[in-house]
Amino acid sequence: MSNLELLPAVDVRDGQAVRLVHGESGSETSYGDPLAAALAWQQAGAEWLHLVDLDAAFGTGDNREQIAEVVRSMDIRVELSGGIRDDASLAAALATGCTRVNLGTAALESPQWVAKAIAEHGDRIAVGLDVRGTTLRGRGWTRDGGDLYETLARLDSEGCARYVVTDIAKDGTLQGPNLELLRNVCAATDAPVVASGGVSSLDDLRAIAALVPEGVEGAIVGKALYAKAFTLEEALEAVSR
Ligand SMILES: O=C(O)c1ccccc1NCC(=O)[C@H](O)[C@H](O)COP(=O)(O)O
Repeated sequence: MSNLELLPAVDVRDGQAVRLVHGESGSETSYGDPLAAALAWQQAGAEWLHLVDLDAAFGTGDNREQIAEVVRSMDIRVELSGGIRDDASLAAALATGCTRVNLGTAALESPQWVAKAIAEHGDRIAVGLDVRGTTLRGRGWTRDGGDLYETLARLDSEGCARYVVTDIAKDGTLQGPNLELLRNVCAATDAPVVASGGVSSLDDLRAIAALVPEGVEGAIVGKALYAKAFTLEEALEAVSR
């Protein structure tokens, strides 16, 4: 039993569930109603949902009402991401009833505010470490934001409970996860790590599950599920061995 948590992803842009390639704005493939997608993952046995407001992440508006409705409609745990950068957006995100939020840009641009959020909300705050090589990217992954390992050390010293690690070069490409990056991040922190980006097959999930003893706690799966590379039921079965 690997105990790897699986988090099917619903990324919302302009009211639609979409997949991006390398997280790039304009590379969207649309997959319809976000609530229908979320309910389908829940129905298939998901215990978590990874829900992203891409417009809020890119600064092109937000899907706040729709996202709140999705969280309200779920009986499972929700990790909420995208554009959570100040007191108002954090309060709104937490008030949806989600289990935890993912801070990305704020961890790069507003370190003191993030330290305060971690101190106040503990386990309900995760930090998204979205990297190209070992350089972090913020503002919807469009701007450089410092060195991965320096930032990780700072956040660890502030008691960050968990990291969501994405290799942007892999995200949405179905090219497999960056296992070396995951291993390196796990070696640099005692906090649990959620892997994100690039999962293409059940073997990829088994390879991530093999990193549970090193500190990987979960895996986000987006494109592979929407492209029907495997079903969520098959994925849950594959990581439960
Ligand atoms: O999470 C964000 O804030 C974000 C910001 C800008 C672009 C993309 C963003 N997230 C994308 C995801 O979290 C994906 O859903 C996830 O990495 C799954 O990737 P994949 O399995 O490769 O489709």
